Amino acid sequence: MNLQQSSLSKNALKKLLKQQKWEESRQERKAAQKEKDKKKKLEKKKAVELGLIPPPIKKPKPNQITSNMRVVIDLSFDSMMTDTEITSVSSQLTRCYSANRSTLHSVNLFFTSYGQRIQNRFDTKIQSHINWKDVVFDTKSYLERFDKDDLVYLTADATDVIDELDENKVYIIGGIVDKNRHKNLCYDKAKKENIATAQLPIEKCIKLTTRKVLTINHVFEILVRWLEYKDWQKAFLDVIPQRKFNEEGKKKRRIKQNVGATDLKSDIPDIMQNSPVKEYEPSE
Ligand SMILES: C[S@@+](CC[C@H](N)C(=O)[O-])C[C@H]1O[C@@H](n2cnc3c(N)ncnc32)[C@H](O)[C@@H]1O
Repeated sequence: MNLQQSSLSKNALKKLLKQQKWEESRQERKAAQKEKDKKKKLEKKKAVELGLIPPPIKKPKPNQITSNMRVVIDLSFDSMMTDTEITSVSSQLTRCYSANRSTLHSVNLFFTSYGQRIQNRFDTKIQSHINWKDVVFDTKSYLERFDKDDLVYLTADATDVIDELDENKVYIIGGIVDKNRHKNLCYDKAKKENIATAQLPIEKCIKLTTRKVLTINHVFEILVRWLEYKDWQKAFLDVIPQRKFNEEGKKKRRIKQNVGATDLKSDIPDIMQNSPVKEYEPSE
C-alpha cells in the first residue's frame, strides 16, 4: 500500500505499519521460539542427567502383556556409594519403572533392601513414586521374599551366560553405580548366598573392546525387550545407545532405519562383528 496516498489518519497508519512489521517478523519469531524450546529441552535433559530432576515417566502402553517374570533390583549397596552415585541409582530406578510401563511386555518389579539414602532421595526429590503402581518397594532382602532356587543374580562377572530367560525365575540386578570400583561385588555376594549367577550374552552378539558392564536400567530394559523379541541382539541394539558403537556401525544402523523394516537378524551381526567396535562406556 502506498502510505503517502492513504486517506488514513496518522494514528491508523502507525497502527497499520506496526501490524505489517509484526506480520513480516512472523518467521523470525517462530524460529526464535523454536530455538528457545530446543534450549529448554536440552536444559531439562541435562538436569535429568545430573539428577537434579527425575526423568519423565513414560505413558503406559495399551494392551501391555504382563509376564510372570520377576525382576529384583537389589538395593543393599547404599552405604558403598557416594551421594552422586545414589542420585544416579535413583534416576536409573525411575527409568526401570518407566520402561516397565512403556514396553510391550512388563514384568513384576521389586526394589528390595529399599531404605537409607535411596529412600531419602525418593522421598525428597522424586516424590511421584508414591503413586507408582506395579512396583514393590520392599525394605527386606530378596532372600526373605523368594525361593532361593528361583533366584538368578545377573552379573557381568558370572561364568554362565544366559541363553534364554525363564519366566518362572527371579532375575536380580545389582542396584549399584560404582564405575567398576567394586569388582566382582555382586558375583561374590551371590556366591556367598548360594544363588545362581549369569551374565548377558553380550560377547556373542556385539563386539566390545573391554568393559561389558551395563547400567541398571539398560540391563532391565534389555530383559523386557528380550521378552518381546526373543532375540538378544535386537534387544541390545534397541537399548545400548547408538553413540556407543563405532562409526561404521552407526552409519549402517542409520541406513537400516531409513529403509524401514530391514530384518535385524541378517543385518546387525555383520555390522557389529566384522568391524572394530568402540568400548561401551555405561553412562553411570
Ligand atoms: C553398574 S553394574 C554394577 C557393577 C558392580 N561392580 C557389580 O559387581 O556387578 C549394575 C548391575 O547391572 C547388572 N549387569 C551389568 N552388566 C551386566 C552384564 N553384562 N551381564 C549381566 N548383568 C549385568 C548387574 O546385576 C550389576 O550388578
